[in-house]
Amino acid sequence: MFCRYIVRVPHLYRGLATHANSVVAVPATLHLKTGQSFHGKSFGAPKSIYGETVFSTSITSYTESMTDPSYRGQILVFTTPMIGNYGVPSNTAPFDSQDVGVIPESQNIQAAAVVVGDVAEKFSHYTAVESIAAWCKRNNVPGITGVDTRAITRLLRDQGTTLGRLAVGADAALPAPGSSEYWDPSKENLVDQVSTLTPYTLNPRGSIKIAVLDFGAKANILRSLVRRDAAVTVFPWNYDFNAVRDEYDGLFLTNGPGDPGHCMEAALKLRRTLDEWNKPIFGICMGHQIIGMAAGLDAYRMTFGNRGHNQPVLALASAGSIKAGRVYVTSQNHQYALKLQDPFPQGWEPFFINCNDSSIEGIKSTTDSGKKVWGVQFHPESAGGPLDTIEMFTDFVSECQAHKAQFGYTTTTTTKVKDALDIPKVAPRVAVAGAA
Ligand SMILES: NC(=O)CC[C@H](N)C(=O)O
Repeated sequence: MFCRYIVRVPHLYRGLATHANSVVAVPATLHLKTGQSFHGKSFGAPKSIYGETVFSTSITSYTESMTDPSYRGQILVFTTPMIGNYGVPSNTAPFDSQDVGVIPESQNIQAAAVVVGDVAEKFSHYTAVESIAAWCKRNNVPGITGVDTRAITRLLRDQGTTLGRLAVGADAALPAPGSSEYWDPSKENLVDQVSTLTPYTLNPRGSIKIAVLDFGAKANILRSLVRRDAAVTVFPWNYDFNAVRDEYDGLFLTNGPGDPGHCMEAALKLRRTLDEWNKPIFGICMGHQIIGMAAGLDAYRMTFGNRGHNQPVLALASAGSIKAGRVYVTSQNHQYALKLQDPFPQGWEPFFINCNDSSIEGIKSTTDSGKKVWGVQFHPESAGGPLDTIEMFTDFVSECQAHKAQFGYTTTTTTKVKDALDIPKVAPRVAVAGAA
């Protein structure tokens, strides 16, 4: 009777099967460059890796976090004690040019490694096809479980994001590496590793045309534009949008991993766009930092950044669906931020600040500047996070539509972009960097 039941409920059956197949524990050790070591058990790929150790306070959506290209090169510590109980869904959605072809945020796991208090061997969800351990193994990403993630988080909060090494198997018993051996992902241009190589278009028959500069786009950002009937053309991060800008109704700059200082080239190109082009521009996270740098603000590295789905931000100005004086709960993943300066560059004003640490959470062009430009440090598209600010996408698309209705196109240039159907991916192109 019970057997018949589990055969009819495949996700339950899979969970039980995973549990039954549990293997003998392989040791793993997380070393921090600052000298602390944490011993636990390995799950996922049996390999050792270097990375930057960060913590996230998200309670749900480990699949979305782990596939977020902005986590590239990072050893991701979950503060939520139990991770994996709802398993992992299949990652391919039907690719029909109306959607981006993946269910999580990109095709593969982007984090270098994951650190969990208690990884769930049993999982249950109607969309689950495998356990987090099996998924990590298939993606060649190591994990450690059975460590005190609260102690690790308190250390990272006090000393800041710290370089680390996850040592697995025989490596776990070796002494910690010397401090010069740690690999520092922030020294690399990680954006260049995750951005698309060639332009492609989604929803080519959409009612307005939006160009996207891809610094490591999360799938749900592109989906949020397509679902509002935009034709979306995605360009490599360092593409000179000025060469094709007359063909578009709006420009969008995505999230992306690492130090925005590596993308100064994009900020300089954008400065020209801001000087010479008056259509709406919207940027998220890395995109917001690029807009800020183009406007003349500096970016700095925060102590431990903001990562999680419970970051409160206060709106300082009203625009579209956003009302000054309201607090919105947001999803975030960043280590860098724009510096608050007084006065702000002419034509710009702060849009949001973080209620916990007063860091800048958004900037916008002033009403009298004649421009419609916004950047937000948080993620309004929030797959896996709160939907408080999702209507910012509607605001942006509506502004593009209004601009098109008023001014139409002034096409003076042409470009050939590949149709989306030829490029079924929003994908990273190389294996996770920093593998030992
Ligand atoms: N999610 C992002 O776009 C992150 C932006 C930038 N890489 C940072 O860490 O601050």
